[in-house]
Amino acid sequence: MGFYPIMAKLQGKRCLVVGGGQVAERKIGGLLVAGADIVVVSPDCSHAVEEWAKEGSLTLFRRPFVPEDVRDALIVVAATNDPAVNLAVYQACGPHQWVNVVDSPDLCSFTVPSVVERGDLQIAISTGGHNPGLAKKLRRQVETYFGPEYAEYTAFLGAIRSRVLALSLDEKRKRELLTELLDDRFLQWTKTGERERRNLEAERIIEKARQTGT
Ligand SMILES: C[C@@]1(CC(=O)O)C2=NC(=C\c3[nH]c(c(CCC(=O)O)c3CC(=O)O)Cc3[nH]c(c(CC(=O)O)c3CCC(=O)O)/C=C3\N/C(=C\2)[C@@H](CCC(=O)O)[C@]3(C)CC(=O)O)/[C@H]1CCC(=O)O
Ligand SMILES: NC(=O)c1ccc[n+]([C@@H]2O[C@H](COP(=O)([O-])OP(=O)(O)OC[C@H]3O[C@@H](n4cnc5c(N)ncnc54)[C@H](O)[C@@H]3O)[C@@H](O)[C@H]2O)c1
Repeated sequence: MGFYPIMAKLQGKRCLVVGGGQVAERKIGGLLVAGADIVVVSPDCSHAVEEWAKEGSLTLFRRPFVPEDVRDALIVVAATNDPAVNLAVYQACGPHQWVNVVDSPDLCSFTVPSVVERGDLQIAISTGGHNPGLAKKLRRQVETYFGPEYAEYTAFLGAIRSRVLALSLDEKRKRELLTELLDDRFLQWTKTGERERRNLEAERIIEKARQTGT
């Protein structure tokens, strides 16, 4: 059976991570990007987890897991190095909680993909659990193709798209404009730092369409 890929809004949503080692740290990293309300339960934890707790980015309980910990959590990640504890975390969850058990793909109601992050542009890669190492390798390859400029480029295209959608033009013409604005020269100008040139050209295209009404 395949997976259904979604981009979940987790801002302010309670997410419990059991365990504070290297794997937990990686899962927490993604939850932090999403602005989740993170609670970590673990007797020991990595330096990064410790720092996040200190700066108030998450709540850390330095003790072993107890089943009551899952209460109120929308998402639960079982990331300890003890399979029996991970199983106990899974068993404590109700049917409406989303559970990730890092050593048991069969118990996961969701898995975590490898993610290329370029600002609001996220490219997620899953192998359906077949080989996470492949997901990581592909992420690195994709990262070389989609460089850091894609963060600004995505933000630019977002702002431009809002402008186009607000124009009093028919839908077909708006689609044509959006396609025109996806031309590679706007990406190139972002890459080379020629922002003014890029913005002026986008303005010219939008203004022309606005004035002619077509
Ligand atoms: C993508 C990534 C996201 C993340 O974790 O953030 C992720 N694993 C990553 C790396 C990685 N994981 C492992 C290795 C060592 C090499 C190897 O074993 O292959 C490496 C490579 C490394 O660390 O270098 C070991 C491993 N992983 C799982 C098991 C259990 C099993 O398969 O039975 C075991 C054996 C554990 C053991 O030994 O007991 C299970 C899962 N790992 C997943 C995700 C989900 C499926 C994703 C997919 O569909 O591909 C799934 C099902 C559940 C989940 O964790 O959500 C992240 C790369 C991030 C990046 O860098 O881009
Ligand atoms: N899914 C993945 O991506 C992936 C990748 C590599 C390994 N793994 C699996 O993940 C497991 C964890 O790997 P790691 O490198 O993070 O291990 P680790 O040894 O760095 O960390 C284990 C953590 O579990 C915590 N822990 C132990 N008992 C606990 C308890 N009763 N309650 C709460 N916390 C408890 C420890 O305090 C520690 O912080 C591995 O054993 C392996 O099976 C999964």
